[in-house]
Amino acid sequence: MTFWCHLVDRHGKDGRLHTIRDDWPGYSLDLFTYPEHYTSDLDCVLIPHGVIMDRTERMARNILDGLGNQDLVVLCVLKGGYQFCSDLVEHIKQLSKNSDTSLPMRVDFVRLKSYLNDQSTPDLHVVGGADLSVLTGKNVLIVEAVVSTGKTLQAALELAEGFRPHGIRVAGLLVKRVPDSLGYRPDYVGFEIPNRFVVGYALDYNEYFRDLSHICAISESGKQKYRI
Ligand SMILES: O=P(O)(O)OC[C@H]1O[C@H](OP(=O)(O)OP(=O)(O)O)[C@H](O)[C@@H]1O
Ligand code: HPA
Repeated sequence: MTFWCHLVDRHGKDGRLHTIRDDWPGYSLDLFTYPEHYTSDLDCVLIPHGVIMDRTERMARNILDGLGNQDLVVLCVLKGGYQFCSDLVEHIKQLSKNSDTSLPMRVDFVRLKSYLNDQSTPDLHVVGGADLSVLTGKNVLIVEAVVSTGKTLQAALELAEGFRPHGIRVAGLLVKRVPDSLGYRPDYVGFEIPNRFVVGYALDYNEYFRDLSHICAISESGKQKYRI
């Protein structure tokens, strides 16, 4: 089996990093629209929705270029990955429709949960039954919204490997620069971001903020308000 997700590989399959620096203050919230119920829960917009969409389209292009016309099973890591996966799959579909290659693609899901408040916990659950026999012998693209410590990605990789796929690649929209990283770097990375807790575009803080379109940095008062 080919194992494409390298430990401590600084560059993914799509080359250069797309780094948001630690001193980037983000965009003022006033520049964009966002749900009024989150006023004062957010510090700034780190990545506006339109930029996420444009970057996702380019990631789809890079993924397609690396595939040839092999069948693909997309494995979405829920819940945080649902929006990115949906947009990525849509872009892959559109791009393959507009090219000569016809790509048979299936989509499956696994739910992995470990966060409480803004902290990773050792309690990593696979929620629900995960019969992923569809992965056997196939090329698999694991789609994850954010890689922070990398524990969730490691668990997803182990789970997928158990079904003996032909090969695995990983697309991660965000990779966070954290001191406690296991060192996993997806083959396809959207943005490398500072070590701040981000919400929106399906990323949550205790299930809040999934209904926010932009990727934003949560404020301290937002953390306090929704803390469990
Ligand atoms: O790299 P890690 O430190 O493991 O963190 C990344 C994971 O954390 C979040 O999941 P969470 O446990 O919050 O579950 P959710 O996706 O259902 O919100 C996020 O959606 C990633 O899957
Ligand atoms: O910044 C984050 N936001 C949401 N979920 C996460 N899981 C790890 N880091 C994050």
